Amino acid sequence: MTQSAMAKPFTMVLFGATGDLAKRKLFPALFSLYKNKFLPEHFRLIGVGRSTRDHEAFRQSVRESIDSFGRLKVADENEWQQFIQHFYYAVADVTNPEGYKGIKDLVEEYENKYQVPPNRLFYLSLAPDLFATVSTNLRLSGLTETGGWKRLIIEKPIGHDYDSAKKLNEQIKQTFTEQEIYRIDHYLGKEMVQNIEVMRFANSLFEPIWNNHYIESVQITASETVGVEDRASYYDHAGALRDMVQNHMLQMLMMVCMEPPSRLKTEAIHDEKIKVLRSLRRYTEEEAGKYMIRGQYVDGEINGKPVPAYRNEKNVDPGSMTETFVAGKLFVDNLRWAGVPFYIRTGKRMPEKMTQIIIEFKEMPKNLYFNKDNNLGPNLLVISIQPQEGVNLILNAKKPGSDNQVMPISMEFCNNCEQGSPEAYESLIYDAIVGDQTFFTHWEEVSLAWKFIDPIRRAWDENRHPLTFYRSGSWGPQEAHDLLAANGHVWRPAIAKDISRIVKANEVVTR
Ligand SMILES: NC(=O)C1=CN([C@@H]2O[C@H](COP(=O)(O)OP(=O)(O)OC[C@H]3O[C@@H](n4cnc5c(N)ncnc54)[C@H](OP(=O)(O)O)[C@@H]3O)[C@@H](O)[C@H]2O)C=CC1
Ligand SMILES: O=C1O[C@H](COP(=O)(O)O)[C@@H](O)[C@H](O)[C@H]1O
Repeated sequence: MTQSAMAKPFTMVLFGATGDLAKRKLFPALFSLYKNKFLPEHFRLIGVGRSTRDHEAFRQSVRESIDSFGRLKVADENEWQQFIQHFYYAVADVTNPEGYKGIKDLVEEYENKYQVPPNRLFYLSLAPDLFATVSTNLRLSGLTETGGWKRLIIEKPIGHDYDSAKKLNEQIKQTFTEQEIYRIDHYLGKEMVQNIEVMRFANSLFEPIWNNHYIESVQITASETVGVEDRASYYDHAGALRDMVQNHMLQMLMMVCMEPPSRLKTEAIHDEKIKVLRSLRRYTEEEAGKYMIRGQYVDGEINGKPVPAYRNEKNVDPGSMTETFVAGKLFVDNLRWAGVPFYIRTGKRMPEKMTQIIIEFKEMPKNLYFNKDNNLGPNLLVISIQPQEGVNLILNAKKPGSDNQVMPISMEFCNNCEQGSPEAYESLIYDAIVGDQTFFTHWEEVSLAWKFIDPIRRAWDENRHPLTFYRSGSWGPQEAHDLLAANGHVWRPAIAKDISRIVKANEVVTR
């Protein structure tokens, strides 16, 4: 995110402006962008919802959201007034074409008043089953007939399988072109996910060894301590496979595996990411049982507090077979990656909130040197996405004062220790305003991801492979450990506090 691509005047129509995402993420992100001077002098935001409120009440709700959730708080009343004067509200039911008239009036009033170009950004922070209706109604209302640019931001999930995603895409494409559709995967807005590309392609140290000659395995973990919270109506139908793997986990995999793009341009980067998904080995329903593990949390403790089993959570079917945990062993069958297992795992109610990618390098021939105490560990490159952001390189070094005894050391870079980094939504909203699609998901990524997911989903829906259970506060079911043990590997625990946790195999195995 750089101010060099300075934003031009625009109008954002935010559908779902009274909802949870707007409150927790979007308004705080817009305020941070404003404070850091990433927004142009002229812009208007028109919030849309069914709830009745006037402009003032809407502005007050924006203030409350920033006070509660903002990374940057309101410190100066004058600055606040300057910011909030750009915000307006329209009551509309998006399923009713009549409702768009009021929105159009507010958009045109602003464009005429300031004689600004009709650049229009439509953000659908709505339930996905409304996406097609809204994009059609935007066209019918004339809002998308503009002499400036028009762009559409949509949130995940994009469909619930390949067929539904394709149908939705075809409906949206009647109004917006691929270059105008910004599909958000908020993991792509995270600083350290974006940093993977820089780390790989700006360091001569890594690129020559970034392949199956030197890399033993890759692990990608996204663990959460929270349970299903109040989202059961969505989650109990989606499950972790659709909720996290189809999008965020595969996006991180693509960033690790892609070939260097021919240019640092959106299209070239998307091309390389798409090629990764084309090479991703697709499992049959039968093979899903060997390579993919699904789990569901039972009761346990998180941070010393008892928490209920998934099946006892509010609005969850007491006999639910929905997975809250997925682990998988994936393979990218191309020349660079053939034979390297990519282990992924994601789950709710795990001991730590943590997203991390660990590249494990092949070991030296062990018996030759420095292995007297059998404590020579592998070199690891640990990319910490969150909550700590940074990179650790784990090496072996001589224990001071010893006779060639080896100890692990960590070289560390912390990205967010000295100052906080921008929230994912700040980067992504800004990119959409300046028309940079690089960190948004291309349709082909969505479609190939579903083609990988669909057979696994079918196998699980038909209960062809067992649902395993894990205690809340644990690192998932035993089967997820067995998946790696079959190749002589172990899940490497979180870096951070104590480096010895990474290298002591006996501790690792128990996690
Ligand atoms: N919340 C989150 O953390 C995340 C959300 N998302 C995605 O973001 C999107 C929004 O989620 P979220 O904010 O949580 O949802 P909420 O249920 O909190 O909000 C839904 C919003 O949609 C509006 N709405 C619903 N139906 C209509 C209608 N017929 N006409 C006009 N407005 C309508 C509601 O307005 P009103 O109440 O006034 O009727 C409300 O503003 C979804 O696609 C979700 O999957 C993605 C990642 C994280
Ligand atoms: O998209 C989603 O992501 C969140 C986790 O996001 P993070 O940025 O907090 O790691 C997850 O809780 C949610 O179920 C899922 O829909």
